[in-house]
Amino acid sequence: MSCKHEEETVGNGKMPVPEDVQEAIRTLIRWAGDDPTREGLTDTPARVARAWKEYCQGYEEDPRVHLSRVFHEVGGYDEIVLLKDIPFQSHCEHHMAPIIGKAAIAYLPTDKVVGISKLARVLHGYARRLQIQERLTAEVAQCIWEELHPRGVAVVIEASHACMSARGVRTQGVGMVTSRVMGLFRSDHRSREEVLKLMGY
Ligand SMILES: Nc1nc2c(ncn2[C@@H]2O[C@H](COP(=O)(O)OP(=O)(O)OP(=O)(O)O)[C@@H](O)[C@H]2O)c(=O)[nH]1
Ligand SMILES: [Zn+2]
Repeated sequence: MSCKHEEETVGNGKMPVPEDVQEAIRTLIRWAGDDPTREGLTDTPARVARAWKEYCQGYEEDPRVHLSRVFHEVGGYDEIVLLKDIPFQSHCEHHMAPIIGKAAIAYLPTDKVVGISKLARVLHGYARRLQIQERLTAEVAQCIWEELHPRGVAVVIEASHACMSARGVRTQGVGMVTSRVMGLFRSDHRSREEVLKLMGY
């Protein structure tokens, strides 16, 4: 016979959580003012720990691998490839609070393109870490630049930070916009304007 508690913690295929990690979360619950031994909270440390493993799954991967499969048969296509309104979630490294937003990722191919889903995979690979938005933006752009050797890369991220809305200054509805443009999108004004216009900026 198994009780709810056992189902949540052992033998059900869920990732085991080391005791010291659970204890750290119990300490935080105590410090927040609650009792980690009360019934509703007994499984919470393991759940929170697993949730954080999931939020931070990016540490388990090298996002560059997503760009290793390229297509050379592009029929002479050498114009902008843009993926926009890609929703993502991250966590800020200052408060470990959610960063929720969308990204637009564009590149100007040379002789090869990647499957479009791969650009979103690269974004998530860097987003699922403790981040600041500026670094996230730069890392996504740099990854595409180094792996695809395109003529240009542009990444624009617009996101809201729960550390600003749910705590601290408690200001809702603020969007932070960051961009990183490289290659032709940086050196050529018309290319830059074209890509930003396609992105809706
Ligand atoms: N530049 C940047 N700042 C961020 C990001 N995420 C959170 N922050 C800010 O990081 C700053 C940390 O400032 P601190 O003064 O050390 O922390 P704090 O006392 O909690 O600051 P408040 O949020 O103003 O209460 C805050 O201003 C946050 O708004 C991000 O992605 N980029
Ligand atoms: Zn924060």
